[in-house]
Amino acid sequence: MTLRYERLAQDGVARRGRLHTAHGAVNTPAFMPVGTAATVKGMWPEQVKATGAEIILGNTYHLMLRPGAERVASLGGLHKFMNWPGPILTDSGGFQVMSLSELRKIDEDGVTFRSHVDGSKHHLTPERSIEIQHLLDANVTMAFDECTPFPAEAPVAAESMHRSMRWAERCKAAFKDRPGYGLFGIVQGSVYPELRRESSEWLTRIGYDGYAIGGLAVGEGQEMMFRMIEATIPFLPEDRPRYLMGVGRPLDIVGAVQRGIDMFDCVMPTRSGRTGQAFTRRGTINIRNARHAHDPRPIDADCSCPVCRDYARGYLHHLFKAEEMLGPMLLTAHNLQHYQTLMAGLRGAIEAGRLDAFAAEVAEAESRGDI
Ligand SMILES: O=c1[nH]cnc2cc3nc(NCc4cccs4)[nH]c3cc12
Ligand SMILES: [Zn+2]
Repeated sequence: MTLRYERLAQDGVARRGRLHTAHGAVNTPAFMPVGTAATVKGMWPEQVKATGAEIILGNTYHLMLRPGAERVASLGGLHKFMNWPGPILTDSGGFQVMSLSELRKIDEDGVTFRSHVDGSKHHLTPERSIEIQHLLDANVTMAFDECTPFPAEAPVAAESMHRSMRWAERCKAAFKDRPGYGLFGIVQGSVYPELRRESSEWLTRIGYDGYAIGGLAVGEGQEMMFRMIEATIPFLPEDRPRYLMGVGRPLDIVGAVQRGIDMFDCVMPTRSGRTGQAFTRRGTINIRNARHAHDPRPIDADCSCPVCRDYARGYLHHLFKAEEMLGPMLLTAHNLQHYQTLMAGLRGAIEAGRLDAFAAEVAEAESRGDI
């Protein structure tokens, strides 16, 4: 175990903890802003840090295609390259190959695909994915897996999960252990509790620094997602962090924390911010809507971010209508702060033993609407 995780408080199955990496500590439950091509789009690193984010996510698929893992390594690794001195988690590339590239082929050895950037041919294997993440100098390396397409019949889901588990063993063998660096396994099994249990026990036997729950947030819906988390958590080690990949909206995160999840990543706050969607305690608004054109109020009166301090909805509306680049920049900064404020609230609620009350307050505020 080279990535120390300490549990500081517990409220039911929910945990408040801290993950110690070579580039600093991560307070959990934590939300990781997505920094796909070595940038959190539209944000200077200092601004990302100012939102409260302590760890960001980088995408292996994008960086291996452009500028290339060896190039990032020659320029000092991802921390130096993008001027983010804090912890970095990189995903392993498999999910993005399947969702972004053309002409891809999966076999026991790995995936063959053509780049969506220039059509060049690539072959990604568990071993190469681990090597790329090492070249990037990721503090948390993700195992190379196959996110089982949804929906899938049980036999298909079992075959897919078994392949991911064989790949997980190859990743563990290829990973170079270093203090402050770690490897996370990824649980698969689609929407079948017995497959989720089999996958969790298989990964636990191999032993990882943390355990991600994959194969979810792929259209199964919130209720099924929560059921699969409940079917998985009991079979994962309690002394290691759990990471729910690709999640999610605020209420998804709250419910997942209540069920024992410690880490999250999602493009929602950044991608939707660029389209004009702003998160508030009372749900989301689209700033492009004409009703905001003359509104002098901030996005969210309860938000402490620089955007809500200094800018009116009417100004943000104008920026988006005029397609000014400052619009997406300001909304991204606000949305990331909104998510970090939620995470700080969850950590505090667990420490105070009032997580269920906090969850009810978040849900009630969101349902109130009228924003
Ligand atoms: O099993 C997985 N393995 C490795 N990466 C993932 C990323 C994931 N992201 C989502 N949902 C968020 C989405 C992002 C884009 C399309 S869906 N679900 C995910 C599942 C996996
Ligand atoms: Zn704000």
